[in-house]
Amino acid sequence: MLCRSNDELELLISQARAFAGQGEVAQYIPALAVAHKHELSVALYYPDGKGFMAGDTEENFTLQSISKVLSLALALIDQGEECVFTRVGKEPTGDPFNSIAKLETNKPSKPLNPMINAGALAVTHMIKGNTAGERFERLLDFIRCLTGNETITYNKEIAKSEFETAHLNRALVYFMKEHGVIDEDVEELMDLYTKQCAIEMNCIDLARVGCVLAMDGCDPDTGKQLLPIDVARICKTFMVTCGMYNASGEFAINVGIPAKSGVSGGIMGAVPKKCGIGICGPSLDEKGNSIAGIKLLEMMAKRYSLSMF
Ligand SMILES: NC(=O)CC[C@H](N)C(=O)O
Repeated sequence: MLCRSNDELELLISQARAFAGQGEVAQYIPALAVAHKHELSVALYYPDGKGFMAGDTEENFTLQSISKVLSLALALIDQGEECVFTRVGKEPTGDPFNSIAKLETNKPSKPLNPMINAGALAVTHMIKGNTAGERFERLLDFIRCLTGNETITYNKEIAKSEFETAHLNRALVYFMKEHGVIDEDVEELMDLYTKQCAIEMNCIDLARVGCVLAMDGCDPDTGKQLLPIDVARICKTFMVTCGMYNASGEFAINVGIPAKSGVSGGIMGAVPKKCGIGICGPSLDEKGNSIAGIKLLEMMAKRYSLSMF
């Protein structure tokens, strides 16, 4: 049985919202620290183009790490699978998303997967364009196409706030530049990456992107193939193995949906052949995942039998 009622979702939201108090909003990007802890929104998008939603659905939030799935899709389209995986690996790390540890121990030195910060920076490096500005516009256009929303843009204040404080990400880029994974100007790549992370949308837009992935790259409204099937497959596989950072194993057991989270509290779910899910709840657990968002997904997975396993 699938959910076809806003009221049912509203009920689940009210139960999940209670868990928000147990977490904290992200502090390390100053502009994210002002988010409201108890906000929670959810949307479902079905392959027949219908959507359902509940909670604070009007609120926009930045994609943060969720953008890593979309930059990966574009880099795969731009460069092809073989080329992309010469610079980034396919294995989960078991470490926090911003860890530098395995960059040094992995030989040859390349980030272990595209869902950790180091891997995502290497992926963004591979997006094609003559200038950093052109590469960002291409990514934005691609995301507008996946959401079906021409007004999607990025939050300048949040991008600037991260750009000014991203010391650890800069360290990752310098390390990778030293080892030949990246060969562009560090500040240019940081500018592009922080803008990418600050791309904003609401939970309905996000659910629609999840639905495109769930439907193997097919647009739920027009039937048009927006992504090659293999690209959608690779993205969903990484969402299962590394999408919830170093909590991906537990999440696969408790929820069983390909999903990607971000430190803004967003989570995108892609339930194969069934629906896309967009969630935002800024209160995070210690691994950086939305605490109420995960509870909500656990409840939904049980109630609607969404686990793919
Ligand atoms: N986990 C995340 O959402 C991290 C994204 C954030 N912009 C960073 O690079 O630190």
